[in-house]
Amino acid sequence: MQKNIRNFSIIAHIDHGKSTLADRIIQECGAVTDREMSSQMMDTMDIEQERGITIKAQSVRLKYMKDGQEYVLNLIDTPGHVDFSYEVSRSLASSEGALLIVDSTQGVEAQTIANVYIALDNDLELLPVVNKIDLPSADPMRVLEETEEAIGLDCTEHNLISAKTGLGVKELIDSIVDRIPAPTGDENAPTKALIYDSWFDNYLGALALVRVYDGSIKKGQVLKMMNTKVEHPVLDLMYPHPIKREKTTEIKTGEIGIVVLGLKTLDGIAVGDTMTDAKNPTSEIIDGFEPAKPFVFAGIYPIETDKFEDLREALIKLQLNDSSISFEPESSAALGSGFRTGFLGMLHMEVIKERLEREFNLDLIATAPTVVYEVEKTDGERVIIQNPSELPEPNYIQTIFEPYVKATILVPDEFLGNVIKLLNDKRGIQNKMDYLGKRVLLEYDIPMNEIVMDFYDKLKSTTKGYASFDYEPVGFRPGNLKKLDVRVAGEVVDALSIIVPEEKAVSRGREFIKALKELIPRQLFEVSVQASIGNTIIARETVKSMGKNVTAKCYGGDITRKRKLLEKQKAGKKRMKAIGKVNVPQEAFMAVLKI
Ligand SMILES: Nc1nc2c(ncn2[C@@H]2O[C@H](COP(=O)(O)OP(=O)(O)OP(=O)(O)O)[C@@H](O)[C@H]2O)c(=O)[nH]1
Repeated sequence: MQKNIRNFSIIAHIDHGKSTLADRIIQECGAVTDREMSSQMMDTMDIEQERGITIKAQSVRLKYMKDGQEYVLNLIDTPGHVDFSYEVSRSLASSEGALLIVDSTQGVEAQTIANVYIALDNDLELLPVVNKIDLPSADPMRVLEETEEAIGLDCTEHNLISAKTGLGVKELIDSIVDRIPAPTGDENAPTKALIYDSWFDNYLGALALVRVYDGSIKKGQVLKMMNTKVEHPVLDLMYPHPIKREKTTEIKTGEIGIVVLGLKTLDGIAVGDTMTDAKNPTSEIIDGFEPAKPFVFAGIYPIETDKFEDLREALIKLQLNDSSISFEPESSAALGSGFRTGFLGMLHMEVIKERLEREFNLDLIATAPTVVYEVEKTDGERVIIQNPSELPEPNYIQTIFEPYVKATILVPDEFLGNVIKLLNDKRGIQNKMDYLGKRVLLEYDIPMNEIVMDFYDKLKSTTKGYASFDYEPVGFRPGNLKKLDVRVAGEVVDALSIIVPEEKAVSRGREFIKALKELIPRQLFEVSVQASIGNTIIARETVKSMGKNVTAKCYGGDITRKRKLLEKQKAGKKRMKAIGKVNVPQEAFMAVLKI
């Protein structure tokens, strides 16, 4: 029954315990036996488990008895990392309420605040939950006060829990039933459902995870996707579950479920689209979401040039599961044929590169990531630049526009000076500075390019790890920018070009060249490494020659030793790309991130 359904998400700053709590709630509802309960069940992807992060939002349908009535609880897990905030908004749009988890030993963090904004935009009922109260350093009352102050949320009614020991979790589920509203919606109206996730299953084909707002979806019914206009009969219906999905014949108003359409690609089922009955369609399209836009672009190249087609196939397969990646072929004079690939952020890029290498057995070179620039040319034409080497010649450029983000940072006041210095260094513009007890909440506008570089690492190290950070894009602004080229042994290496602010060009060029000098291994001859803007050389270093052959060390004697040494050398070469006569290692292409 609709009045007994509760759809909710869990939102929190990274590591405050979302996944642990999700597992505990699933266990408390008896949806898995103890034996099935592997630790962290909601994090299913390999890389998620290894890195302890949640990437793809998962959902699970649970049953719960309270006061003699059966309730259906639909729990929608959300990712915790800033790169994936897009998935957070998708999850939240399908819920009526959210548990706002705050770690009782840490307090409110930047992402807690950012996620609360998204939840409030979606009119969600927020339940304040203070976690990790089993720890000796827990200070739940201070954390509740801070939550009230930072967010303006009334925390009189709250739950204190330990997701680890299970303390307070049953009471929390009771609060979910009591405080989160049941979904509204007309069960007699024409079918209206929102696709909030879709992915590709090797056996079942394209799957859509939907939230039904009006009417229902039945097996055999012919559905129509209102934006893509694709029509298809429903082959099967299932309720989501991390290990055993349950089949059903109908997904009713207010429920969530998985629709099996048997389509061979995901093209027709776009996330954010409205599903309706093909014969008796609804008149309104649900306000969908903006499609996930890649913000960071990098060139990805196979080390062995004959692996280009394999890389293309691998990217096509990954895209089936992650529609936020984009790619198109590009060629680089230095690296050969590869793909310009778009990602949501740096972590996303690392994860995808790792999956390509691991799941598809490819050896890849990735160029330094860059943001997208918009260039207004002198003839008035506007072009989008995803690769610095594509920047038009200076005399054709009227203005370069670069993307900015609104950054939210929370930092203990003792580190405030360091953080402000870092933000100024990164061309940040202050919008807001508020004291929150002994901590300071900062809001800055910063060019996104500065964030893509190692901003997060620098922020962490300058605050001993105490600062937290979140960001959202706020559009393009004009910048005084120049293209900086790198020449190795006299040749411009297109894959190493970067776009830099003019006032920092010389200092960054010098640092970049210094870093490259350390990374390019000695060759049999001397190699010059230079940075230039246009035709002006602004920095120069020399990689000295190696002088002698490595095998010379073997005194001509032991042949097995000699072979071993050569093999070792070969393995070392794996991650190198020959540019002209010079072997350049993967690290060199990332060196720019460290300057
Ligand atoms: N002592 C204690 N540790 C907890 C509790 N809840 C979670 N943890 C630990 O805190 C760490 C982070 O927990 P996760 O559940 O992975 O955090 P998360 O918020 O899901 O992190 P992401 O999925 O990466 O966003 C893990 O080491 C958990 O074991 C708790 O109640 N008490």
